[in-house]
Amino acid sequence: MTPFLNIERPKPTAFVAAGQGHAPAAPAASEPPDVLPAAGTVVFEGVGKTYQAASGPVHALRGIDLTVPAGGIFGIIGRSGAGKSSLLRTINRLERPSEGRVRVDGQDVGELDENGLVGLRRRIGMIFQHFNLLSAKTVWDNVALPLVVAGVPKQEIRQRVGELLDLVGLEGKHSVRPGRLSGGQKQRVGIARALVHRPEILLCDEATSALDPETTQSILKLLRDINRRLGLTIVLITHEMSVIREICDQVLVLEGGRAVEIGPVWQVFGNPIHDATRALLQPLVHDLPDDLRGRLSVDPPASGPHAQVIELRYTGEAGIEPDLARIGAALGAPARLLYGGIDRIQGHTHGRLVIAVAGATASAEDLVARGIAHHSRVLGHVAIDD
Ligand SMILES: Nc1ncnc2c1ncn2[C@@H]1O[C@H](COP(=O)(O)OP(=O)(O)OP(=O)(O)O)[C@@H](O)[C@H]1O
Repeated sequence: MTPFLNIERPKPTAFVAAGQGHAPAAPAASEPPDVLPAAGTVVFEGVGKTYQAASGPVHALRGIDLTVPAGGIFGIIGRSGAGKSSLLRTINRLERPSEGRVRVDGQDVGELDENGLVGLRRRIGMIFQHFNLLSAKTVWDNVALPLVVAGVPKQEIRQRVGELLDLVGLEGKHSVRPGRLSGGQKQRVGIARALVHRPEILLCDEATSALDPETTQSILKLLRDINRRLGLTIVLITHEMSVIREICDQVLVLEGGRAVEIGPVWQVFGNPIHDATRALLQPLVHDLPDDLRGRLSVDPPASGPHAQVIELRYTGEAGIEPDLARIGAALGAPARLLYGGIDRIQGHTHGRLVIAVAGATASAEDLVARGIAHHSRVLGHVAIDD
């Protein structure tokens, strides 16, 4: 028997009508793309979602047009109520869009009949914040259950479940019930269960929000590992910016049901354009320390030695990185680092430096003009000792 983890995932069944084997599908209401996308590709086409609540219609999603590329880790962030869950749940049709369509590997999931939907949900695993495990069943039985329901032969179930429990690091916990597991171990069971049908997509709904920081790290590492080893697409929603920073390739920012910003994580985090993105990232930005702020004056002191305090920002674009020697040389005076924070995401350096320079012969703007920083501004002046 082919080992579960090495097996090639089935080719996407796009355009094959449910219940008709490999027979061509009936003409679709909308034309599918000419070229089959890679397995694990999700395309949102003008997706809108309106809920009919007691208080009136709630427009949860509006005009979402974007592609989740196959094989990457795609994060969705946004304030509470921005529409993250609604969008995620349209992928496996737990929610149906009110407008537009969602295509998985080219196939409009809205057109699937019941059998087609069962097939789709086997190709799309899902994990949840609160794990959703059956408390009366053992770890092994929780993971095996979807295979039993699908009528998979016993021998194959034994092999797949064993391999998956090894993969998620639960070798010694086969006969334990969820009540005796830690949160991280429960999520590992959830991950193993989500992978039993060899999905091409894994949806993660706040998968680490109930976990402590150390366990979160271990689950994120496992997700990254699974993404690389199995090549599946991961789509996750989270309110933790650190999760996005840690494992995502691309990030989408939702605000009021609209996609307001999307791009590689380094780009969106390094140079957030939309106010909603800036607000979400604000907790990662540290204000000037009080003592430094207290010493700053708008104008240079009337007498005595003083230094200009300059803030330099780096967005990660074009390989520009903080270089104190170049900064000092360009300003014509040594720069003293007062404060700052530099991060590196996906090989791009972003962050800010706050420096003090006495007797500069060039202006802060010159540093930008010379490609030494992406943005600069004078924060004020401080008196210094001789
Ligand atoms: N079944 C429903 N009926 C009515 N309104 C709903 C329903 N589900 C979601 N909503 C509303 O749709 C909007 C988007 O909700 P959604 O859960 O998608 O947002 P979210 O970004 O995931 O929020 P959170 O981070 O708080 O989970 C919210 O205003 C929410 O109250």
